[in-house]
Amino acid sequence: MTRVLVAVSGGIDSVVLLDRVIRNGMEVGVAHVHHGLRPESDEEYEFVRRLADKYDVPFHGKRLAFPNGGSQASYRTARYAFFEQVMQKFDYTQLMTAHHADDQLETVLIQLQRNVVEVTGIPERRPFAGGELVRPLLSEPKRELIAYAKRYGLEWREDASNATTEYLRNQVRHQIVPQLLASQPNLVQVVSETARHQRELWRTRYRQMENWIQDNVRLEMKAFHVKSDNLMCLNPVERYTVGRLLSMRYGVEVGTAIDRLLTSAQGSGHFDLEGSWGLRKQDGLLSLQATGQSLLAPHKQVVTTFPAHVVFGTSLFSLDVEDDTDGIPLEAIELPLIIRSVEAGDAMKLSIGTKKVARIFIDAKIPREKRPFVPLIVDATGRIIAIVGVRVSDFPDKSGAMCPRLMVK
Ligand SMILES: Nc1ncnc2c1ncn2[C@@H]1O[C@H](COP(=O)(O)OP(=O)(O)OP(=O)(O)O)[C@@H](O)[C@H]1O
Repeated sequence: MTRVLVAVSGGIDSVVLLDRVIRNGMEVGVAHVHHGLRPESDEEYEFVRRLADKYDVPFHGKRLAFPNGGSQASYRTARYAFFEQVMQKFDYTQLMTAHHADDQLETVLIQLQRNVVEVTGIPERRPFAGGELVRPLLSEPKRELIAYAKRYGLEWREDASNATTEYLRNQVRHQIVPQLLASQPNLVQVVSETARHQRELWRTRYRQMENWIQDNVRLEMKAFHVKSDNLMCLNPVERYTVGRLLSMRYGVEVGTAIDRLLTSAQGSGHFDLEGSWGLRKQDGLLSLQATGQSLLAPHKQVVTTFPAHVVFGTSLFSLDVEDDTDGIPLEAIELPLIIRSVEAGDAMKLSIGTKKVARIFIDAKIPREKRPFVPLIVDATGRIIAIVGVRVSDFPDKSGAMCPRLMVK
């Protein structure tokens, strides 16, 4: 059952919203925050409380007080914190706010002015307090809300948001928007539609890029590895989207670093990111890593079925079982197989005895920095079966008889 908490400031927008949802027969409560910033705040508080009484719905009010006078942002944060508390305490599933199409136009203009990449305006819904924050009036121009209020004889208070102290929004609202509307009266609807399309477009892009990440990026606890030429196949918008998804996943702002590294002609490079993170391009691989540490090795993988196509760092190989006279006899190994990097103390059984993997690397002249990226195939008993592309363990079976064998290609 949907239980809606309507955020009512007392302005015309939220008064219309409240009336609308109550007429729609929804289960409703009213939340109002007394900012104490203006002399009228007391009267507004009383007005909203009486409004809730009139509709016979619960009222949740809160008086905010910042002793040293809070910023616009601190009032906003406190307001949403209160809405969250009320939702959780009284089991509301949706918070509704009365943002409308004129707010949307202002937001889009502000995003353009701030050079934001995703010019998508205000979203109509987003997860909030274990439920959702919904803005049902987002595609309705303010004049339609005024017409509604007059039609139903609603009463309201002058909207505090009209006197916003945010410099840029004030400028957009009082100077830029009136000028734009003078030459294109239906701009509010047009931009609201465009923003809606942009939101859909970006949603689709993020979905597509999630799939791309699953196929191309090795993810670890706190790192990702991706072949840089795979990334180069994407267009700049797709690369930006991958960067945003990774930023969200790891809580590290990757920003434009991916693009800058990939578009540089140099084969290797490094960018310091916020905190102690860095983005590195090296050996055709792009990696996110804690700065000061060596390139992180690709993560372990488990192979249980064949054929298996394995992407390990920059290596691509497949494992298959075939009836053959060559290859590793399947009966001599225990499944599943683990594909991993070299670890301290690793040794491999050879016909001449056991040999350290580190020694095998040295003999094969594999450079130190490349060693963590060479895949080792280890069976369930811990035996190292193969160092892919370097060496295969020797097994007692020398019969050369036809039997199921593991082939590494
Ligand atoms: N004091 C308040 N008490 C309850 N709800 C409020 C209050 N102020 C604003 N709201 C809700 O938020 C909506 C948007 O208001 P306003 O445009 O003033 O906020 P904003 O700070 O610009 O936007 P945002 O909430 O996205 O930051 C209102 O229509 C109303 O639903």
